[in-house]
Amino acid sequence: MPSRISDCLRANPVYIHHKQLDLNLVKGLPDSHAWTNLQDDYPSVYLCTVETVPVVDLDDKKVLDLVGHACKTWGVFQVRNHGISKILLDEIESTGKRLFSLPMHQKLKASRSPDGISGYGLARISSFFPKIMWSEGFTIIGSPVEHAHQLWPQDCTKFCDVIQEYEKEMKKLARKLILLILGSLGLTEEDVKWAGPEGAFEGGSAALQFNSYPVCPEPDRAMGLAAHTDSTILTILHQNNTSGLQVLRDGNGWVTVPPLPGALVVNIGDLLHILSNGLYPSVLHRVIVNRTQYRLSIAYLYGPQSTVKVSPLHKLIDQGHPPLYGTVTWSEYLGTKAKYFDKALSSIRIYAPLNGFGDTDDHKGVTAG
Ligand SMILES: C=C1C[C@]23C[C@@]1(O)CC[C@H]2[C@@]12CCC[C@@](C)(C(=O)O1)[C@H]2[C@@H]3C(=O)O
Ligand SMILES: O=C(O)CCC(=O)C(=O)O
Ligand SMILES: [Fe+2]
Repeated sequence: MPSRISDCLRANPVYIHHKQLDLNLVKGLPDSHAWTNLQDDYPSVYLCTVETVPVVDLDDKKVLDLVGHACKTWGVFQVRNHGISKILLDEIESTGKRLFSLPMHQKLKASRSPDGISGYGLARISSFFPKIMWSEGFTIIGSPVEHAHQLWPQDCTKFCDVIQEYEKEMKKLARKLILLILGSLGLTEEDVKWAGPEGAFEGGSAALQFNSYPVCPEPDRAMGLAAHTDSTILTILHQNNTSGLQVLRDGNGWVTVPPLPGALVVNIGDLLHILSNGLYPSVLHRVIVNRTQYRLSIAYLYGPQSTVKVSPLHKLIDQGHPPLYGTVTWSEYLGTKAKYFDKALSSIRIYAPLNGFGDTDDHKGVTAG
Protein backbone atom coordinates (compact mmCIF):
# COMPACT_ATOMS: atom_id res chain seq x y z
CA MET A 1 0.00 0.00 0.00
CA PRO A 2 1.49 3.40 -0.96
CA SER A 3 2.53 5.58 1.94
CA ARG A 4 2.06 9.16 0.78
CA ILE A 5 -1.43 10.50 0.10
CA SER A 6 -0.44 11.51 -3.41
CA ASP A 7 0.87 7.98 -4.12
CA CYS A 8 -2.25 6.46 -2.64
CA LEU A 9 -4.53 8.62 -4.80
CA ARG A 10 -2.42 7.79 -7.84
CA ALA A 11 -2.80 4.09 -7.05
CA ASN A 12 -6.58 4.54 -6.82
CA PRO A 13 -7.49 6.58 -9.89
CA VAL A 14 -11.05 7.87 -10.10
CA TYR A 15 -12.54 7.72 -13.57
CA ILE A 16 -15.51 10.03 -13.80
CA HIS A 17 -17.19 9.38 -17.11
CA HIS A 18 -19.12 12.59 -17.14
CA LYS A 19 -18.37 15.64 -19.18
CA GLN A 20 -18.11 18.73 -16.99
CA LEU A 21 -21.01 20.96 -18.04
CA ASP A 22 -20.89 24.68 -17.46
CA LEU A 23 -23.73 24.78 -14.91
CA ASN A 24 -23.91 28.56 -15.14
CA LEU A 25 -24.99 28.33 -18.78
CA VAL A 26 -27.44 25.41 -18.59
CA LYS A 27 -31.08 26.54 -18.83
CA GLY A 28 -33.02 23.41 -17.70
CA LEU A 29 -31.96 20.43 -15.59
CA PRO A 30 -30.33 17.89 -17.93
CA ASP A 31 -31.30 14.24 -17.41
CA SER A 32 -27.66 13.55 -16.48
CA HIS A 33 -28.16 15.78 -13.41
CA ALA A 34 -31.70 14.71 -12.45
CA TRP A 35 -31.53 12.54 -9.34
CA THR A 36 -34.28 10.04 -8.68
CA ASN A 37 -35.51 8.74 -5.30
CA LEU A 38 -34.54 11.94 -3.53
CA GLN A 39 -37.97 12.10 -1.92
CA ASP A 40 -37.75 8.46 -0.70
CA ASP A 41 -34.69 9.39 1.28
CA TYR A 42 -34.93 10.69 4.86
CA PRO A 43 -37.06 13.84 5.13
CA SER A 44 -35.45 17.26 5.41
CA VAL A 45 -36.29 18.67 8.81
CA TYR A 46 -34.73 22.04 8.30
CA LEU A 47 -37.75 23.83 9.72
CA CYS A 48 -37.41 21.76 12.86
CA THR A 49 -37.44 24.05 15.88
CA VAL A 50 -36.25 21.61 18.51
CA GLU A 51 -33.03 20.31 17.07
CA THR A 52 -30.28 22.65 16.02
CA VAL A 53 -26.63 21.91 15.38
CA PRO A 54 -24.63 22.88 18.51
CA VAL A 55 -22.68 26.13 18.50
CA VAL A 56 -19.57 26.13 20.70
CA ASP A 57 -17.75 29.23 21.86
CA LEU A 58 -14.11 28.17 22.17
CA ASP A 59 -13.67 30.71 24.99
CA ASP A 60 -16.48 29.15 27.02
CA LYS A 61 -15.35 27.78 30.42
CA LYS A 62 -17.32 24.62 29.74
CA VAL A 63 -15.78 24.12 26.30
CA LEU A 64 -14.69 20.50 26.95
CA ASP A 65 -18.21 19.43 27.94
CA LEU A 66 -19.77 21.28 25.02
CA VAL A 67 -17.33 19.80 22.51
CA GLY A 68 -17.72 16.30 23.98
CA HIS A 69 -21.51 16.48 23.85
CA ALA A 70 -21.50 17.79 20.27
CA CYS A 71 -19.10 15.07 19.09
CA LYS A 72 -20.99 12.29 20.80
CA THR A 73 -24.50 13.26 19.82
CA TRP A 74 -24.14 15.18 16.53
CA GLY A 75 -20.71 14.63 14.97
CA VAL A 76 -20.87 18.25 13.87
CA PHE A 77 -20.81 21.64 15.55
CA GLN A 78 -20.18 25.26 14.72
CA VAL A 79 -17.40 27.18 16.43
CA ARG A 80 -17.15 30.82 17.43
CA ASN A 81 -14.08 32.60 18.79
CA HIS A 82 -11.93 30.26 16.74
CA GLY A 83 -9.17 32.81 16.17
CA ILE A 84 -9.45 33.04 12.37
CA SER A 85 -9.83 36.68 11.35
CA LYS A 86 -12.83 37.90 9.38
CA ILE A 87 -10.40 39.42 6.88
CA LEU A 88 -8.91 36.00 6.13
CA LEU A 89 -12.35 34.36 5.86
CA ASP A 90 -13.48 37.07 3.44
CA GLU A 91 -10.27 36.68 1.47
CA ILE A 92 -10.57 32.91 1.07
CA GLU A 93 -14.20 33.33 0.03
CA SER A 94 -13.42 35.90 -2.64
CA THR A 95 -10.51 33.74 -3.81
CA GLY A 96 -12.96 30.88 -4.34
CA LYS A 97 -15.40 33.15 -6.17
CA ARG A 98 -12.63 34.44 -8.41
CA LEU A 99 -11.58 30.88 -9.20
CA PHE A 100 -15.01 29.54 -10.13
CA SER A 101 -16.00 32.61 -12.12
CA LEU A 102 -13.17 32.00 -14.59
CA PRO A 103 -14.37 30.81 -18.01
CA MET A 104 -14.84 27.03 -18.26
CA HIS A 105 -12.04 26.57 -20.80
CA GLN A 106 -9.63 28.23 -18.35
CA LYS A 107 -10.74 26.08 -15.37
CA LEU A 108 -10.40 22.96 -17.51
CA LYS A 109 -6.73 23.78 -18.06
CA ALA A 110 -6.29 23.02 -14.35
CA SER A 111 -8.33 19.78 -14.43
CA ARG A 112 -7.57 17.06 -11.92
CA SER A 113 -6.43 13.97 -13.82
CA PRO A 114 -7.98 10.59 -12.87
CA ASP A 115 -4.85 9.64 -10.92
CA GLY A 116 -4.15 13.21 -9.80
CA ILE A 117 -4.48 14.74 -6.39
CA SER A 118 -5.13 18.41 -7.02
CA GLY A 119 -7.05 20.50 -9.50
CA TYR A 120 -10.45 21.36 -10.89
CA GLY A 121 -13.24 18.83 -11.36
CA LEU A 122 -16.15 16.87 -9.94
CA ALA A 123 -15.92 15.47 -6.38
CA ARG A 124 -13.96 12.20 -6.19
CA ILE A 125 -17.05 10.39 -4.90
CA SER A 126 -18.90 11.15 -8.17
CA SER A 127 -17.86 7.79 -9.59
CA PHE A 128 -20.15 6.01 -7.08
CA PHE A 129 -23.30 7.67 -8.39
CA PRO A 130 -25.18 7.27 -11.67
CA LYS A 131 -26.14 10.93 -11.77
CA ILE A 132 -23.93 14.01 -11.77
CA MET A 133 -23.85 16.41 -8.87
CA TRP A 134 -24.76 20.08 -9.28
CA SER A 135 -21.37 21.39 -8.21
CA GLU A 136 -17.78 21.91 -9.21
CA GLY A 137 -14.72 21.57 -7.03
CA PHE A 138 -11.08 22.51 -6.77
CA THR A 139 -8.79 20.40 -4.60
CA ILE A 140 -5.41 21.45 -3.26
CA ILE A 141 -3.03 18.99 -1.63
CA GLY A 142 0.51 20.30 -1.25
CA SER A 143 1.61 23.24 -3.35
CA PRO A 144 -1.10 25.06 -5.33
CA VAL A 145 1.43 26.70 -7.66
CA GLU A 146 1.21 24.40 -10.70
CA HIS A 147 -2.57 24.55 -10.99
CA ALA A 148 -2.74 28.21 -10.00
CA HIS A 149 -0.36 28.99 -12.84
CA GLN A 150 -2.65 27.16 -15.28
CA LEU A 151 -5.59 29.26 -14.06
CA TRP A 152 -3.77 32.61 -13.99
CA PRO A 153 -0.70 32.36 -16.23
CA GLN A 154 0.01 36.10 -15.79
CA ASP A 155 0.12 36.21 -12.02
CA CYS A 156 -1.04 33.68 -9.47
CA THR A 157 0.88 35.09 -6.50
CA LYS A 158 -2.16 36.53 -4.75
CA PHE A 159 -4.04 33.20 -5.01
CA CYS A 160 -1.08 31.21 -3.65
CA ASP A 161 -0.45 33.68 -0.80
CA VAL A 162 -4.05 33.52 0.41
CA ILE A 163 -4.06 29.69 0.25
CA GLN A 164 -0.80 29.52 2.20
CA GLU A 165 -2.03 31.87 4.91
CA TYR A 166 -5.40 30.11 5.19
CA GLU A 167 -3.78 26.66 5.45
CA LYS A 168 -1.39 27.92 8.13
CA GLU A 169 -4.23 29.25 10.27
CA MET A 170 -6.45 26.20 9.67
CA LYS A 171 -3.64 23.87 10.76
CA LYS A 172 -3.37 25.73 14.09
CA LEU A 173 -7.12 25.57 14.59
CA ALA A 174 -7.30 21.88 13.66
CA ARG A 175 -4.66 21.06 16.29
CA LYS A 176 -6.43 23.14 18.92
CA LEU A 177 -9.70 21.34 18.17
CA ILE A 178 -8.05 17.91 18.34
CA LEU A 179 -6.62 18.73 21.78
CA LEU A 180 -10.06 19.86 22.94
CA ILE A 181 -11.66 16.71 21.54
CA LEU A 182 -9.05 14.53 23.27
CA GLY A 183 -9.65 16.51 26.46
CA SER A 184 -13.36 15.83 26.20
CA LEU A 185 -12.54 12.11 26.14
CA GLY A 186 -10.41 12.51 29.27
CA LEU A 187 -7.21 12.15 27.23
CA THR A 188 -4.19 14.29 26.42
CA GLU A 189 -1.74 14.44 23.54
CA GLU A 190 0.40 11.94 25.47
CA ASP A 191 -2.25 9.31 24.81
CA VAL A 192 -1.79 9.77 21.06
CA LYS A 193 1.62 8.44 20.04
CA TRP A 194 1.78 10.39 16.80
CA ALA A 195 0.85 13.73 18.43
CA GLY A 196 4.58 14.40 18.88
CA PRO A 197 6.23 16.82 21.32
CA GLU A 198 3.76 19.13 23.08
CA GLY A 199 0.90 17.84 20.97
CA ALA A 200 2.19 19.76 17.98
CA PHE A 201 0.94 17.11 15.53
CA GLU A 202 3.91 17.91 13.30
CA GLY A 203 3.61 16.42 9.83
CA GLY A 204 -0.20 16.29 9.86
CA SER A 205 -1.54 16.39 6.33
CA ALA A 206 -4.50 18.16 4.84
CA ALA A 207 -6.50 18.86 1.70
CA LEU A 208 -8.17 22.15 0.90
CA GLN A 209 -11.38 21.70 -1.08
CA PHE A 210 -13.26 24.59 -2.70
CA ASN A 211 -16.87 23.66 -3.55
CA SER A 212 -19.06 25.77 -5.82
CA TYR A 213 -22.83 25.28 -6.15
CA PRO A 214 -24.31 27.43 -8.94
CA VAL A 215 -27.99 28.32 -8.82
CA CYS A 216 -30.08 25.44 -10.11
CA PRO A 217 -33.29 25.53 -12.22
CA GLU A 218 -34.79 22.49 -10.43
CA PRO A 219 -33.22 22.17 -6.98
CA ASP A 220 -35.69 19.49 -5.83
CA ARG A 221 -34.37 17.04 -8.41
CA ALA A 222 -30.68 17.93 -8.12
CA MET A 223 -27.95 17.11 -5.61
CA GLY A 224 -25.11 19.51 -4.78
CA LEU A 225 -22.87 17.00 -3.03
CA ALA A 226 -24.16 13.50 -2.32
CA ALA A 227 -24.28 12.07 1.21
CA HIS A 228 -20.86 11.08 2.49
CA THR A 229 -18.63 11.12 5.52
CA ASP A 230 -15.18 12.71 5.34
CA SER A 231 -12.17 10.38 5.58
CA THR A 232 -10.48 12.77 8.00
CA ILE A 233 -9.92 13.29 11.69
CA LEU A 234 -11.94 16.43 11.32
CA THR A 235 -12.97 18.90 8.65
CA ILE A 236 -13.25 22.65 9.20
CA LEU A 237 -15.68 24.26 6.81
CA HIS A 238 -16.31 27.87 5.88
CA GLN A 239 -19.61 28.37 4.06
CA ASN A 240 -20.81 31.58 2.44
CA ASN A 241 -24.15 33.00 3.53
CA THR A 242 -26.22 30.52 1.48
CA SER A 243 -27.50 27.46 3.32
CA GLY A 244 -27.34 23.98 1.78
CA LEU A 245 -25.22 21.80 4.07
CA GLN A 246 -27.31 19.16 5.85
CA VAL A 247 -26.37 16.47 8.36
CA LEU A 248 -28.24 13.26 9.01
CA ARG A 249 -29.56 13.27 12.56
CA ASP A 250 -29.83 9.87 14.25
CA GLY A 251 -31.04 8.33 11.02
CA ASN A 252 -34.20 10.46 11.29
CA GLY A 253 -33.84 13.28 8.91
CA TRP A 254 -31.61 15.86 7.29
CA VAL A 255 -30.97 18.91 9.43
CA THR A 256 -29.60 22.08 7.84
CA VAL A 257 -26.41 23.60 9.27
CA PRO A 258 -27.33 27.29 8.96
CA PRO A 259 -24.61 29.73 7.95
CA LEU A 260 -23.76 31.86 11.01
CA PRO A 261 -21.67 34.96 10.25
CA GLY A 262 -18.09 34.37 11.37
CA ALA A 263 -18.65 30.80 12.61
CA LEU A 264 -16.92 27.73 11.17
CA VAL A 265 -18.43 24.25 10.89
CA VAL A 266 -16.50 21.29 12.33
CA ASN A 267 -17.31 17.79 11.03
CA ILE A 268 -16.09 14.61 12.69
CA GLY A 269 -14.44 12.35 10.12
CA ASP A 270 -13.93 8.59 9.86
CA LEU A 271 -10.44 8.60 11.41
CA LEU A 272 -11.75 10.18 14.61
CA HIS A 273 -14.56 7.63 14.56
CA ILE A 274 -11.85 4.93 14.58
CA LEU A 275 -9.59 6.67 17.15
CA SER A 276 -12.51 7.16 19.53
CA ASN A 277 -13.59 3.53 19.00
CA GLY A 278 -16.96 4.73 17.71
CA LEU A 279 -17.64 7.08 20.65
CA TYR A 280 -17.50 10.08 18.33
CA PRO A 281 -19.11 8.87 15.10
CA SER A 282 -18.33 10.53 11.80
CA VAL A 283 -21.24 12.55 10.47
CA LEU A 284 -23.08 11.76 7.26
CA HIS A 285 -23.65 15.01 5.36
CA ARG A 286 -24.72 16.30 1.97
CA VAL A 287 -25.39 19.57 0.18
CA ILE A 288 -28.64 20.60 -1.44
CA VAL A 289 -28.85 23.37 -3.99
CA ASN A 290 -30.83 26.49 -4.48
CA ARG A 291 -32.85 28.17 -7.23
CA THR A 292 -31.74 31.74 -6.56
CA GLN A 293 -28.59 31.89 -4.46
CA TYR A 294 -25.06 30.89 -5.32
CA ARG A 295 -23.31 28.79 -2.69
CA LEU A 296 -19.59 28.42 -2.01
CA SER A 297 -17.77 26.46 0.66
CA ILE A 298 -14.15 25.88 1.56
CA ALA A 299 -13.35 22.67 3.45
CA TYR A 300 -10.06 22.05 5.26
CA LEU A 301 -9.83 18.27 5.51
CA TYR A 302 -7.33 17.39 8.25
CA GLY A 303 -5.66 14.07 8.93
CA PRO A 304 -2.49 12.78 10.57
CA GLN A 305 0.79 12.30 8.76
CA SER A 306 -0.15 9.87 6.01
CA THR A 307 2.01 7.01 7.32
CA VAL A 308 1.11 6.98 11.03
CA LYS A 309 -0.96 4.08 12.22
CA VAL A 310 -4.42 5.00 13.45
CA SER A 311 -6.38 2.63 15.68
CA PRO A 312 -8.75 2.93 18.67
CA LEU A 313 -6.90 4.78 21.46
CA HIS A 314 -5.61 2.41 24.19
CA LYS A 315 -7.18 4.27 27.09
CA LEU A 316 -10.63 3.84 25.58
CA ILE A 317 -10.23 0.07 25.42
CA ASP A 318 -10.93 -2.36 28.25
CA GLN A 319 -12.68 -5.69 28.68
CA GLY A 320 -16.08 -4.14 28.27
CA HIS A 321 -14.98 -2.03 25.32
CA PRO A 322 -12.96 -4.11 22.87
CA PRO A 323 -11.39 -2.36 19.87
CA LEU A 324 -14.02 -2.13 17.14
CA TYR A 325 -11.68 -1.21 14.30
CA GLY A 326 -8.34 -2.40 12.95
CA THR A 327 -5.26 -0.27 12.33
CA VAL A 328 -4.96 1.87 9.20
CA THR A 329 -2.87 4.76 7.96
CA TRP A 330 -4.67 7.72 6.41
CA SER A 331 -3.22 6.72 3.09
CA GLU A 332 -4.55 3.19 3.40
CA TYR A 333 -7.94 4.45 4.49
CA LEU A 334 -8.24 6.77 1.47
CA GLY A 335 -7.52 3.71 -0.68
CA THR A 336 -10.25 1.78 1.16
CA LYS A 337 -12.66 4.68 0.73
CA ALA A 338 -11.87 4.87 -2.98
CA LYS A 339 -12.88 1.21 -3.29
CA TYR A 340 -15.74 0.82 -0.84
CA PHE A 341 -17.01 4.39 -0.29
CA ASP A 342 -19.81 4.20 2.33
CA LYS A 343 -18.78 0.65 3.34
CA ALA A 344 -15.18 1.72 4.07
CA LEU A 345 -15.60 1.97 7.85
CA SER A 346 -17.41 -1.35 8.17
CA SER A 347 -14.78 -2.97 5.96
CA ILE A 348 -12.15 -2.37 8.65
CA ARG A 349 -14.43 -3.25 11.55
CA ILE A 350 -13.01 -6.13 13.58
CA TYR A 351 -15.63 -6.58 16.26
CA ALA A 352 -19.33 -6.70 15.47
CA PRO A 353 -21.50 -7.02 18.56
CA LEU A 354 -24.60 -9.20 18.31
CA ASN A 355 -26.64 -7.25 20.86
CA GLY A 356 -25.99 -3.64 20.02
CA PHE A 357 -23.07 -3.61 22.47
CA GLY A 358 -20.65 -0.87 21.56
CA ASP A 359 -23.51 1.24 20.27
CA THR A 360 -21.98 2.24 16.99
CA ASP A 361 -23.19 2.43 13.46
CA ASP A 362 -20.87 2.36 10.47
CA HIS A 363 -23.28 4.39 8.32
CA LYS A 364 -25.57 2.44 6.11
CA GLY A 365 -25.50 3.94 2.65
CA VAL A 366 -27.97 6.59 1.63
CA THR A 367 -28.15 5.88 -2.06
CA ALA A 368 -30.14 8.10 -4.30
CA GLY A 369 -29.10 8.52 -7.86
C1 LIG B 1 -7.85 13.87 1.32
C2 LIG B 1 -9.00 13.75 0.67
C3 LIG B 1 -10.33 13.67 1.33
C4 LIG B 1 -11.30 13.71 0.15
C5 LIG B 1 -10.52 12.97 -0.90
C6 LIG B 1 -9.16 13.67 -0.79
O1 LIG B 1 -8.18 12.97 -1.45
C7 LIG B 1 -9.24 15.10 -1.36
C8 LIG B 1 -10.65 15.59 -1.48
C9 LIG B 1 -11.56 15.16 -0.33
C10 LIG B 1 -13.03 15.20 -0.73
C11 LIG B 1 -13.68 16.60 -0.62
C12 LIG B 1 -15.17 16.48 -1.07
C13 LIG B 1 -15.89 15.30 -0.41
C14 LIG B 1 -15.00 14.02 -0.50
C15 LIG B 1 -15.77 12.80 0.01
C16 LIG B 1 -14.50 13.90 -1.91
O2 LIG B 1 -15.03 13.34 -2.85
O3 LIG B 1 -13.28 14.58 -2.01
C17 LIG B 1 -13.70 14.26 0.25
C18 LIG B 1 -12.71 13.09 0.35
C19 LIG B 1 -12.86 12.29 1.63
O4 LIG B 1 -12.97 12.87 2.72
O5 LIG B 1 -12.88 11.07 1.51
O1 LIG C 1 -20.22 22.46 0.81
C1 LIG C 1 -20.39 22.02 1.95
O2 LIG C 1 -21.00 22.63 2.82
C2 LIG C 1 -19.85 20.65 2.33
C3 LIG C 1 -18.61 20.27 1.60
C4 LIG C 1 -18.13 18.93 2.01
O3 LIG C 1 -18.83 18.15 2.59
C5 LIG C 1 -16.74 18.53 1.72
O4 LIG C 1 -16.01 19.30 1.03
O5 LIG C 1 -16.34 17.44 2.17
FE1 LIG D 1 -17.68 16.47 3.38
